[in-house]
Amino acid sequence: MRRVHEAHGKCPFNEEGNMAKSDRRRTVERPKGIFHTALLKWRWPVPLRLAERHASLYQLFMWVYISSLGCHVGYFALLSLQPYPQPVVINVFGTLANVLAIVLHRKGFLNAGLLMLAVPMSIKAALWEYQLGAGGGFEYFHIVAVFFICIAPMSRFNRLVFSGLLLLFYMGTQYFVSPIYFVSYDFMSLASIVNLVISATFIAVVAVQIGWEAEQREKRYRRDLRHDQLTGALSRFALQEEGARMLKQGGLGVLMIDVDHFKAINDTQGHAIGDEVLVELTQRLRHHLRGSDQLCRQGGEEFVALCPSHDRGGLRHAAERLLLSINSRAFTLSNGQLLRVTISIGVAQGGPASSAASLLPDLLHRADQAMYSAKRQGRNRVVSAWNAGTSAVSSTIVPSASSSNTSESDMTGPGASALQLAPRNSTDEQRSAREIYLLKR
Ligand SMILES: Nc1nc2c(ncn2[C@@H]2O[C@H](COP(=O)(O)OP(=O)(O)OP(=O)(O)O)[C@@H](O)[C@H]2O)c(=O)[nH]1
Repeated sequence: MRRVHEAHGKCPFNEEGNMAKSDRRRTVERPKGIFHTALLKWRWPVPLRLAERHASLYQLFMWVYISSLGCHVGYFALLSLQPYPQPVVINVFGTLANVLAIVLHRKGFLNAGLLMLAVPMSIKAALWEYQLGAGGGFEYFHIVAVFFICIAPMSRFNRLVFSGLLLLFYMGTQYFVSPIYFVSYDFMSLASIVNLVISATFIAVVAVQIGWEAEQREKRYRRDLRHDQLTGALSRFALQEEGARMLKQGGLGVLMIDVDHFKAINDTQGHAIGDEVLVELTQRLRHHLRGSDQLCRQGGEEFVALCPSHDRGGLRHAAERLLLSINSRAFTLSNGQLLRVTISIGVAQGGPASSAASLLPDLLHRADQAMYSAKRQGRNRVVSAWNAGTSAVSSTIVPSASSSNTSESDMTGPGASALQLAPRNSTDEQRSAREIYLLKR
């Protein structure tokens, strides 16, 4: 917008704040001029962005490549039966260029690949006409296919000009026919049929391959969508899917887990260490969940454990077990320090429900309220909100840490919530990260 404004030296907006129609037209990204397009360094003929955007076009290119390879190979096989060496040599080069084009295409050099396909094809078609006096039908088919894909993103005018050039090329090759070698009509007919079969077989093979690749890609996308990249826990998207599925099957316990004073870890240790803590936290939580439970990362330092269960007592114990798994043993950081981390957990339970549309958000909301209640009460504890429609706290548990480590058990409890940092093997130098956190504020 600014560019238009500067270029025309006047404000493109009228008094009502609307842009004049002519200016609106100017702001639309227009394809560059024809000479710019034609002379575009190695990138000519510019289909890169188009192919990147559209996977289907990418596949279309691949089809053209493979069918043209079939065409090369087919002619090579047939012409080698003839006594003329030149067409055979041309085909060998054509085949090699085509293989190189496929390799380039698969490596992501789409334009270079296309160029490697189209240029030898055009040369071959022209020589075909010149030497054999036979219409290079297959070559033209591929040239035209590549050509039309390439000019698709251009303006209407440019498309017209380039189509005209292609027509001139074709007419030129027809006009300058002066056959050197003579191939019988029967032979060329047979050659065409064999070529068609070979090309069709190549296309069929590639179609299967492309289908398989698309399936794998789809699986990869889905896996990425369902998993958090940092921790490997299920994503927020998967949380909805899994929650709905579990609720249909029976009762569901929702444990909302939030790391206490996580910001202080980031602020004092850096984000990389914060990430490390999240990863180890996930591993510990997973280790202490049952096989049928699912751990999801809701966002930031907030996790949700979905536990299929009707048993409220059991859920409370599960939450307590998770709490202890985190606060009873310090985290060993990559910078050599030991870090005490605590979490707060809110628990809710409900279901089964045929439709999870309303119950799941309600369970998540109640668990969230309970978790915030745990935060308000001093953190490092479990709070449950069993009754629907209320965020009333029905029970609070503050577990004690493992008695085997006295320095660690000192840290737990309501008075010593949040984090504690300690240099390795030094209990004297222990320092509460919460203190650091409070100082920083
Ligand atoms: N390292 C790291 N930090 C994150 C990530 N996602 C969110 N955070 C940080 O997590 C911190 C969350 O801070 P707060 O929401 O204030 O929560 P808190 O410090 O844990 O405080 P309480 O929850 O009240 O105990 C913010 O500083 C975020 O920048 C992440 O993927 N990696």
